[in-house]
Amino acid sequence: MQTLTDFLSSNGIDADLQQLLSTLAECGVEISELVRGGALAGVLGATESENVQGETQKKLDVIANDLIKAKLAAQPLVNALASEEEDYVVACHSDGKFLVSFDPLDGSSNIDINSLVGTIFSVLPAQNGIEGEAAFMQPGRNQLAACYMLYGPATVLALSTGNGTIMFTLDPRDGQFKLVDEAVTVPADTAEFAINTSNQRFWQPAMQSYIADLLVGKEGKREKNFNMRWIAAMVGDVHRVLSRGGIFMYPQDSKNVAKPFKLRLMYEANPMAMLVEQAGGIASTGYETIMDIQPTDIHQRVAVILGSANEVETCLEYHK
Ligand SMILES: O=P(O)(O)OC[C@H]1O[C@](O)(COP(=O)(O)O)[C@@H](O)[C@@H]1O
Ligand SMILES: [Mg+2]
Ligand SMILES: [Mg+2]
Repeated sequence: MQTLTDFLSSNGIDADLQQLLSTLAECGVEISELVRGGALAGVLGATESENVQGETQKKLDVIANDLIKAKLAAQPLVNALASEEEDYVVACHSDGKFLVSFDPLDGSSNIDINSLVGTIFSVLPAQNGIEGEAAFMQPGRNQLAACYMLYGPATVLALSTGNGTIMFTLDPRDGQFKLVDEAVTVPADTAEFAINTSNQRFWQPAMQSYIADLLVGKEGKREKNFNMRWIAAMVGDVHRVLSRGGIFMYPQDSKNVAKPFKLRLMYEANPMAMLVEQAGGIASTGYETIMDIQPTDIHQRVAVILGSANEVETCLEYHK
């Protein structure tokens, strides 16, 4: 079976990007081991601190962040990094050619219940003469690579370098990621949706009507029944969408007027949008294609509607 390293070297990917992606994969292997250890590895529970977004940091959020930060800082190709758990951009090597944004641990509320969590990476090109946060202010369209590792019953790595979406599984026998799908395809149609319905009363009218029509099923204008899933880890929900199709939504809500959106553009929405688009799906906010958004802040949040092309298009109709 082809390893990640073999795949990267035989598919015309820039040699430096290959090296960076191998470093990201190494991070995934190490975090995967910590996740597997659970309480025995001392990684469960919360810390005393909050991140810049006012969220209590779990121990594993901090451990995963420190591990990735150390590995990336030691990689001369990395110019700077931005993380969910870092208030500011961290400068690394001024002549490095890559900017890396990451969510060290996605699905933090799942850690202590032994449910799905993952790590998400987005790689942008460094910009000559532009430093700090300003360098990261590029639309997702500029991403050189997007990748996540999902720590589930198997550890899985999904990757796109702009030429389709590819899936690997970690082989526990030799610690290598092995190719399992070289052309991930999201079916255009689906009968499965994912949204946190506890926020229903806070959604905007467009999302209210769209979900109401899904719930009426066969008896309503959609004339078919829909199933629902919610993993509470975007990485798990997107993995399901890449595996069998579906529509995943985290729309705008008015629960907390100071925070109308939940998911972060730079290290959640953009990389997932690239992986989904490269597999034939669509990723939008409802009003704008995610990867076309011009960022203004590394921790900026956006609405996310992604997945099976025809179903996302149907949902977007409600937003017109
Ligand atoms: O708490 P909710 O509303 O179920 O939200 C779940 C969403 O929040 C997130 O967990 C946010 O990510 P973090 O765990 O990295 O903060 C997403 O992965 C997930 O889709
Ligand atoms: Mg996250
Ligand atoms: Mg996180």
